[in-house]
Amino acid sequence: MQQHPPAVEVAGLVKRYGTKTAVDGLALSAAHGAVTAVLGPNGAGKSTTIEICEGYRPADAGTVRVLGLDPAADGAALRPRIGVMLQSGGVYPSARAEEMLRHMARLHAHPLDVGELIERLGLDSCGRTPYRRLSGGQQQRLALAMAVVGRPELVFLDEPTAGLDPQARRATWELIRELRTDGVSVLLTTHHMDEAEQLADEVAIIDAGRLVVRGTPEELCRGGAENTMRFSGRPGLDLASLLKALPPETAAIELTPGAYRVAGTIDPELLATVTTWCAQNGVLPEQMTVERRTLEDVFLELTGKELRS
Ligand SMILES: Nc1ncnc2c1ncn2[C@@H]1O[C@H](COP(=O)(O)OP(=O)(O)OP(=O)(O)O)[C@@H](O)[C@H]1O
Repeated sequence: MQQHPPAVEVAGLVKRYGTKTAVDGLALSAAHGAVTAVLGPNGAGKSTTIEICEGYRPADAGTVRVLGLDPAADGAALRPRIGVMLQSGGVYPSARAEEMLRHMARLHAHPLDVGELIERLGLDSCGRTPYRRLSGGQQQRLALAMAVVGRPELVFLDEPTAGLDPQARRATWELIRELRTDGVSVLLTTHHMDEAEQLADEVAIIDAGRLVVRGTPEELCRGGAENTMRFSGRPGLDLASLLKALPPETAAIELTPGAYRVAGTIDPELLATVTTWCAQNGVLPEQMTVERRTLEDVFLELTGKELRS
């Protein structure tokens, strides 16, 4: 199989606004043909990084390669190959939604079907509406449509579902998945953990302008930390005896009378040990659940901060 170079590769990226260092030596890469999600709290430097990759902002230091090109120097060569989701700026307020999209489609050799895209993103009712009269969610969906209509090789999506209702959010997810199936590389930013878990092949968590950790959602949720298992049974079980049967790093507590939590590496073997112990002690464990660590937990552990949900 042919190995493609990364769609985006950033190393040692620095961007300052006056005395504020927004991006502080960031390393980031987005694999070819994959969806990469950049997660981080407000002010982490996500938009700044994306805008530098798009060629809209100069960097103060570091190297940036987008489809092998330098966005600061090779903008003209790069622009037809990438899709960018613009937030309000860059559009004509009085132009009609469909007109804008058709215009954008004409600029590309092999655009997507405009009518179909409009329908998919639920924009059919507002195709003749001037941009400035669209609702926030409609503007957002139009911006997404504008980014993808030219069938770019790489799409940058800065918070593509911010402010969308659940239906529009799902339609957007669906579209992003299809882009990936078509071999398009996608670099998106999000505050939404579920969005990253649903869509991303790889997640890069950034905070204060630096990379905190990267990996597949699966790797990050599994890595190092503990899972939790809960069950309920009769109150006052002898947990000391349960713990004797379990691996040394495991913890077990009775949260409220009859509600138990076991924390540690919850694997099938541990589950079997707990149920065997229950059987030996005449306990029928009810509502037994195993909870996986979420990206939210990973983020909190690594940065001590909560992401805005
Ligand atoms: N044009 C600017 N002038 C001055 N400071 C800026 C400018 N743009 C961004 N900043 C600051 O740089 C830091 C990073 O901002 P950036 O918008 O890149 O973060 P972000 O991760 O995208 O945040 P959010 O999730 O809130 O959009 C923030 O502290 C922000 O206030």
